[in-house]
Amino acid sequence: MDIFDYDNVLLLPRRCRVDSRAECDPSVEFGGRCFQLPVVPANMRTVVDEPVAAWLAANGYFYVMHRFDLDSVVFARSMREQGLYVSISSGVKAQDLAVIDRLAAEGVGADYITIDIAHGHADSVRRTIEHIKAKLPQAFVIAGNVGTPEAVIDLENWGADATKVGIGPGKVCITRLKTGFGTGGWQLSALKWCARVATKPIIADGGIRHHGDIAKSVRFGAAMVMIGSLFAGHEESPGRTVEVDGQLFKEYYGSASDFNKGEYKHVEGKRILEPIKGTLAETLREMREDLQSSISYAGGRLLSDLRRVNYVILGGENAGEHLLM
Ligand SMILES: NC(=O)C1=CN([C@@H]2O[C@H](COP(=O)(O)OP(=O)(O)OC[C@H]3O[C@@H](n4cnc5c(N)ncnc54)[C@H](OP(=O)(O)O)[C@@H]3O)[C@@H](O)[C@H]2O)C=CC1
Ligand SMILES: Nc1nc2c(ncn2[C@@H]2O[C@H](COP(=O)(O)O)[C@@H](O)[C@H]2O)c(=O)[nH]1
Repeated sequence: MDIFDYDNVLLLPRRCRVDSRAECDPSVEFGGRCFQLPVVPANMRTVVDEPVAAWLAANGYFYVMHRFDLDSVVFARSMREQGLYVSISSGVKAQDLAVIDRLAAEGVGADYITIDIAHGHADSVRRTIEHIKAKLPQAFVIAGNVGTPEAVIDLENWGADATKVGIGPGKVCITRLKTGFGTGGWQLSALKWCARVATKPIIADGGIRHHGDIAKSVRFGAAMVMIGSLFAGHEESPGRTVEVDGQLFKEYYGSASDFNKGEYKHVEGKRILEPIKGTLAETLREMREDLQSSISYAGGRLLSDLRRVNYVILGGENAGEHLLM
């Protein structure tokens, strides 16, 4: 198996089929809805809050609300009152299953539920999927996080409608240092490995450092790409603003950091400062333009055309050209 990551793969251009990049369409269907881009801000407390979620939903983007110190039922009801779809996160504990029960009993429901735990290849996730499917059968269930084909196969067989791949590639992740496990450093080839067996959509989660990494994720099998650090640090981002030597930053911390947990227990995340970088709308516009360019370099018009391109691995033992034949 080739081992590579975002920073040592490049996609190879194919003959252009458009006269303008405006003809390239980066939209994607996911879970029965069409979204403007195949990207979703990470369900982390310093990346998304209620106003950001509502703005994304109202403007045709996918969002996943986080699940920390939040009443997901109140959140879901408020989105419904605004005529917006509901996309929440769930853990696997008794209190998380009780939230599902309340969503069902109070008739609020949910359109997307992301089961989001550190080691998602677990019986607790199977039980949670089964619980959601029994109580809210219409909900589109995303389960993770995982990093192997065996896990993707199990989650799909347990009823997940999509799986989320990425253990430890995140910018504020310290899982590989603390545990010795994960896909950090080879996330893109882990995605490729998982996508080979997947029969349902995959969300590639973590490790995106440049807009071109979105196209690379799609090339290697992602239907959707979850991004934390590139979405943290915007004017609307919920992280606290911090001034250092006259420059403004926003804090970005891991969901498994002591900053998020409120205690130093099973810590697998850290806190960093992201320079403040304008509005979310500006970044999403630039992502759209860059993805339109990516599609044009792929010789295509649609996002799915990215899947057809060849690629090269730069440097190292796996270096070489990889042709689709
Ligand atoms: N993508 C990634 O690489 C990672 C992401 N995270 C994020 O951090 C947040 C908190 O995650 P998490 O602590 O799982 O969520 P929770 O605190 O909700 O814990 C979920 C449940 O899974 C158990 N659990 C957690 N890790 C393991 C493990 N390695 N083996 C067996 N059981 C486990 C916990 O029990 P107990 O605590 O008693 O073990 C708990 O019962 C989530 O948003 C998650 O996505 C965290 C780490 C890695
Ligand atoms: N190992 C950990 N991973 C975490 C933690 N909090 C979030 N995450 C994951 O990171 C991505 C975002 O990655 P980025 O490279 O785009 O910044 C996020 O979606 C989670 O999967 C954590 O505390 N530890």
